[in-house]
Amino acid sequence: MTGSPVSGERGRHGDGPTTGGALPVADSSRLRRAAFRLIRLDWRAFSVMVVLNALASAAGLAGPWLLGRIIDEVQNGAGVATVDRLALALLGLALAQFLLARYAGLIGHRFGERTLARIREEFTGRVLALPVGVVERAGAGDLTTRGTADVAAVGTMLRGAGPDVLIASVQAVFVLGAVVVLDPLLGGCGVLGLTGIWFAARWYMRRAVPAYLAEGAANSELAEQLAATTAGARTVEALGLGRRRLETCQEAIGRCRATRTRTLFLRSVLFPIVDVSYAIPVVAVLLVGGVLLGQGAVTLGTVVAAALYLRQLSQPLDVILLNMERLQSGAASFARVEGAGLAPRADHDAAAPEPADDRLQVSGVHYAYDGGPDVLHGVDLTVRPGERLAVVGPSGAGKTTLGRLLAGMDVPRAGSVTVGRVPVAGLDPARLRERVMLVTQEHHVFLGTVRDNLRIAAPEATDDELRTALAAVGASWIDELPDGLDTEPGPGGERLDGAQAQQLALARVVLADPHTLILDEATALLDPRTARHTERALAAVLAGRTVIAIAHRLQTAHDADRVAVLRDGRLTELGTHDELVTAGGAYAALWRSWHGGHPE
Ligand SMILES: Nc1ncnc2c1ncn2[C@@H]1O[C@H](COP(=O)(O)OP(=O)(O)OP(=O)(O)O)[C@@H](O)[C@H]1O
Repeated sequence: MTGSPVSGERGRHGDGPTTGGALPVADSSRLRRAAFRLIRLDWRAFSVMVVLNALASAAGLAGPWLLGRIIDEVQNGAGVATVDRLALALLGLALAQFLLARYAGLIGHRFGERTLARIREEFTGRVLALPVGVVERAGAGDLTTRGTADVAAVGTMLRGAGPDVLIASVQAVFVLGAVVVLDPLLGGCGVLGLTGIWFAARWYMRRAVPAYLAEGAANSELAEQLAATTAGARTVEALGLGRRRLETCQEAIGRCRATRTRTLFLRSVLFPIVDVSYAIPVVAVLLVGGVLLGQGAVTLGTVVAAALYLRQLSQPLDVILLNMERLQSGAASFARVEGAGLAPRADHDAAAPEPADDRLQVSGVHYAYDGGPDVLHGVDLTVRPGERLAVVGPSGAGKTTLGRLLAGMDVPRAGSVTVGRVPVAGLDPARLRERVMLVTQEHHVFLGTVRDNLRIAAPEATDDELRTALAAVGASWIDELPDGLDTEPGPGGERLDGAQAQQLALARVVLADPHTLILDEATALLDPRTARHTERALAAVLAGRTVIAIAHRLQTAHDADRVAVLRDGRLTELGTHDELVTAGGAYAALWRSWHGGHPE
C-alpha cells in the first residue's frame, strides 16, 4: 500500500553518495530494510500489537456468524433461551473486541512514539557524523526540512496512518478469511467482487501523487506572487505595474484552479467507484447464495453471515484507501530522513595513532568538489612546525580548498594530508582541535551566553581563563556588557557586531590552543585599527606556533617565513619573500605592482 516511497519527494532520488550538494534519499529496498530494522528493535510491542489486533478482529467476526446462527436456529424452531444465549455471546464478543482494539491502539501508539524517538535520535547522530563539507554543501534548508517537517510527517505516519492501516489490513484479511471459511464458493464471489476496488485504487494512486504535488506547487506559486505584489506595492504603483501584476496573479490563480479541478476530478471518479464496488461483492454473494440455497447447498444463515461480512469489509477498506496518500507522503519523508545516513560519513578513526609531531605534510593532493573536475592538481607541500607560511594566488586558485584540506574538513581525492604522519581528516574533532584549526571570516555566535560560546573550545576553562583569552584578542568590550560572561548575544539580547563575533571566534582559538592555525581572511572584517590590534595579540599568543595564512594582502606574505603561490590548483612557487622576488616569477610581478602603490 505504501507504493514507491520516493515518488515526488523534494530531494534527489536514488541511493548512495551525494552529488551536487543535495543529501541522498533512500530507495525503496533500503527503506524496507530500515522499517524492518525499526520493528526488530521493538519487536515485542509490535508483536503484541499485531496479536491483539488479530484477536480484536477475530472477536469482531463473531457478530455476523452469530447472527447467521440465530437465523438458522429460529428457522429450525429453537426457543427464546437459545436466541438469548447467542445474543448474549454477541454482546460479550463485541465488548471484547472493543477492549482488545483499544489496548492494541495504546500499545501501537507507544510503539509509534518509541520508534519516532529512535528515528529522531538516529537522524541527529547521522547529521552530527556528516563531514563539515557535506553539511555546508547540503545547505541549511535541506537539513532543517529533513529534521523538522520530514520527521514530523514520519511521526504522523507512525501515530496515525501506519497503525490505522495495519489494524484495517488485519481486519480485512480476517473478514475475507471468515467468508472463505464459511463457504469457499461465496468467499470466491466476494474476492472477485472486490477486484474493482483494487483497479480503481491503482488508477487513482498513479495519478493522485503528481496531481497533489502540482496542486501544492501551484498554491505556493500563487502565495509567492501575492506576497511579492504586496511587498512591492509601492514599486508596483510607482512604475504603473498594476496591470502586469494582476495578469501574473490571474495566471497563477488559473493554474491553481486547474490543478484543483484535476484533484477534484480524481476524487469524483474514485469515491463513487469505491462506493459501488463495496456493493458488488454483497450483491454477488446474495445472488450466488440464493442459487445455492435453492439447491440446499447452504443455509440461509450462512448466506446472511457472508453478506454481512462483506458489508463489514467496507469499513477497513475505507480506512486503507483514505490513508494511502498519508502513507505515501510519510514514506517519502522517511526516505529523506533515512537518506541522511547514506551521505559519506566523517571518517574519524578513534584508534588512529597519536601524531608523531606537528609537521604538516601535503603529498600529491588532488581534490574535486562533488565529482567535478579537479581544483587541486598534485600539490606537494611541507609546513615546518613553528613557521609562518603565506598562501597567495589569484581568485579561484584553490587557496581556500587547500586550507580546508589542511584543517581536515575535506578529504583529498588522491594523495594525503597528514600531521605527524597521521591523516588529518582521520583525527576525531577533539584531537584535531588540539593540532590544527581553521579560522575563516564566517563567525557563528551560538545560542547561549558568551561563556557557553567560549567553552565550546575548552569545556573545562575557568572564567579567568576565558577573560584572559578575550583580552588576548583585544575584546575589551566584554567589560562593558551588562552581564559580562553571562551576556546572551543574539536576537532579543545584546547584539554583537561582525568584528566582535570574529574576536569571540579568535578567543575560542586561543582557548583551544592548537599547534597550527590556518587563517583564511581571519581579520578581514575588523577595521584596520582593531585588525592590527588583534593580529598583534594573536602574534603574541601564537608565537612559536605554525601559522598558515591565506593571504589577501601582500603585506602578510612579506612578513611570512615562506610564501606558497597557487595558480590554477598548482603550487607554482615556494620560498621566502626575498627568494621569490629575486626569482622574478609571478609573485615578483605581483609584488612589484602592489609595492608600487604601497612603498615600504
Ligand atoms: N563548494 C564548491 N563547490 C564546487 N566548486 C567549488 C566550491 N568551492 C570552490 N570551488 C571551486 O574550486 C576552485 C578553487 O576555489 P577556492 O575557493 O579554493 O579558491 P581561492 O583561491 O580560495 O579563491 P578566492 O581567493 O576567491 O577565495 C574554484 O574554481 C572554485 O570555483
